Amino acid sequence: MNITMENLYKIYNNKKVLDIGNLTFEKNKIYGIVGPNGAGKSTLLKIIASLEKPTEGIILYESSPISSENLKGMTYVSQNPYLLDRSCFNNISYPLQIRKMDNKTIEDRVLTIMKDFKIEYLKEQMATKLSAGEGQKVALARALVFKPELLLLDEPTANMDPSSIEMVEHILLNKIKPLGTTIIIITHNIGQAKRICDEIVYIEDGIIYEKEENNNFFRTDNLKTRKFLSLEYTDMGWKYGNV
Ligand SMILES: Nc1ncnc2c1ncn2[C@@H]1O[C@H](COP(=O)(O)OP(=O)(O)OP(=O)(O)O)[C@@H](O)[C@H]1O
Repeated sequence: MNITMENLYKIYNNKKVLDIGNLTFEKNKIYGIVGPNGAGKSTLLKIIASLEKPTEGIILYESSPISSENLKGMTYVSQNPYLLDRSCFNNISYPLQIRKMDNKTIEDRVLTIMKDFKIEYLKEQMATKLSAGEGQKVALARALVFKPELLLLDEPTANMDPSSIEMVEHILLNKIKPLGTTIIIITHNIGQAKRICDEIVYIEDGIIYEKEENNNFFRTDNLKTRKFLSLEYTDMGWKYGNV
């Protein structure tokens, strides 16, 4: 799903926390959103997810305003995902149940995605009794099981161990992106942005200072982005401070 935003801003308590002139996201790409705490990243994602309204401005999905059809094709996973007080199997099958798929298809798809995320052992466990990392995996599996056209992820691997992070990155790159999905991912893990994103957006004080193709992003001349990344230029070329 292609997304376009024009002259859009959001005010909270008399403060402009997001101010966008022009921003587009295209299908079949993974976008990273990076920037300091309080920069406006989650606000941007919530506006795209239609969970928050902009104070002013335009946001279009495939050139049209939000519709129930657009909403059906998108999914948003928050920093602290809300899971239903049911088994993990039930949580993950929920998006398929509300789309009225038949039981056999539901079971096949849920078991396949649980296998992808290596969480088959959680099938019967109550989703409200999980560790933080397990909860993120179940929430991601629930988001991916219906093959969304637009996938909005707010720090999806923040609580995961290194091999789980690698597994999730593999799933996004090799199983979800090839479906033509637009993936927008907020991350504080700059190495993750470098590994999986086609383009990276740098946001600070609600303003987008940079939206660049991955390699170019790490060769930026923008002083704010460079400071954030702790980029240094050495005789060997660019050195990534915290990548
Ligand atoms: N519902 C709200 N009411 C009032 N202010 C809000 C609300 N949500 C966010 N803000 C403010 O808007 C600004 C942007 O917040 P946002 O959550 O978008 O930042 P962020 O870049 O996602 O930060 P982090 O990296 O810490 O998650 C912050 O100053 C925050 O305090």
